[in-house]
Amino acid sequence: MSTATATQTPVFSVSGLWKVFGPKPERIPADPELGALDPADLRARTGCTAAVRDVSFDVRKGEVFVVMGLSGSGKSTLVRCLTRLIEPTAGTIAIDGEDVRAMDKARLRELRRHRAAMVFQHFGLLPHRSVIDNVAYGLEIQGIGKAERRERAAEVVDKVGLAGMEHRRPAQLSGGQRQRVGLARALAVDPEVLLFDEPFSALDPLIRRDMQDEVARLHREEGRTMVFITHDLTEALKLGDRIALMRDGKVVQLGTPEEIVGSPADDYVREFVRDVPREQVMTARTAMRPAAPGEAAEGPAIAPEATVSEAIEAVARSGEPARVMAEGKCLGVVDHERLLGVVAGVAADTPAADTTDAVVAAGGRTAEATPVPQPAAPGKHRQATPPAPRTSPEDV
Ligand SMILES: Nc1ncnc2c1ncn2[C@@H]1O[C@H](COP(=O)(O)OP(=O)(O)OP(=O)(O)O)[C@@H](O)[C@H]1O
Repeated sequence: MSTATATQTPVFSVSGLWKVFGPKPERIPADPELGALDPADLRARTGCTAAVRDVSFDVRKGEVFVVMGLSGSGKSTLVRCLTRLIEPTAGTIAIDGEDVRAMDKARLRELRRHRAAMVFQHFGLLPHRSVIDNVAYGLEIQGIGKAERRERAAEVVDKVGLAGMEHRRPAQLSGGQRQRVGLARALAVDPEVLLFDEPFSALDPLIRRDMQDEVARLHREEGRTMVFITHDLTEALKLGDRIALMRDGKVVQLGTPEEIVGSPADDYVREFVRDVPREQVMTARTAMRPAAPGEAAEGPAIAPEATVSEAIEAVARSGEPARVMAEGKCLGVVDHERLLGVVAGVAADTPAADTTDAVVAAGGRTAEATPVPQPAAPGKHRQATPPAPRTSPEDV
């Protein structure tokens, strides 16, 4: 997903957020000993479930921020806390610097209606209304006149690919089309942030892919900030500029898809991403090594954001290392050893001249391999040891 529109400016700022369900929930975040208990012990000792445990992050303007994790890891609770659809137990939440926990009812309503609209898994459409009236509904609540809301609704109906279906009822639509109506309804109010709660999990795989492409396209075209909940890793990697991976209420890693796949923070994350085709996520910027004398002047040129898969194609076609170019400058080169190393999960950080020897000497694997040097990325976690190779060299 393109980060071209993302900035460092936070829209949401979350710090030390807790949501505990059960009796006297405030005592859990207030007591470090209780707060440190694992979920089973906490339940046994207190009868409480900590659905969100001491979570801190920013959602940056223009990014797609994905909250991913298995069922029960706390994704929905976390995202519902952002607009206080669920009341947090402790911590701070701000939107554009404004304290969400201090908002009164009217301000909260305005937050949910205008600033952070939610697209739900069960679309919540009004069955007796046409597509266009369902889409216009949010505008109606805002008190916008009929002519204007019809006009704005028609624009977004068109934008989500439903032109020609304006007058159908929800029952006359497929699941994917209904989800588009739900999306159009959220878009119609032109919110600063769109919050998606597993919007596509009920759709069949092909329609789901269509809808993912739709969201990616909308994001590309509009650069709207999005928070997207999913339990599907492929969806997270496809859509996310950054991903917060949750387990038992905690964020175990927050990073770009490439950081999560290339530098898993712990064994849990490593296991989670084990089967990801690394060549489709990792980029030339990560795979490159410094150019040896003379290399910067020749060979095919690729962008730093090119995937390793694309780089492999360039190297295979030309038979020589590819130059990683940005603004006319050669940042480094990728050769077949580097690229194979990424695919195998054994990328080395040895300097240009030693790289080939190191990889070849180890039969395609560098036993003491460490991650390749990368430009500093905010919030990046480095792995202590590299992930186990996904395939043997013979398989590659
Ligand atoms: N109202 C509630 N009362 C008690 N426990 C709750 C409540 N809502 C959620 N939980 C618990 O909080 C934890 C996190 O739930 P949550 O729904 O946020 O997870 P999730 O990651 O969104 O799961 P899913 O993918 O299945 O929707 C779970 O253990 C759940 O059982």
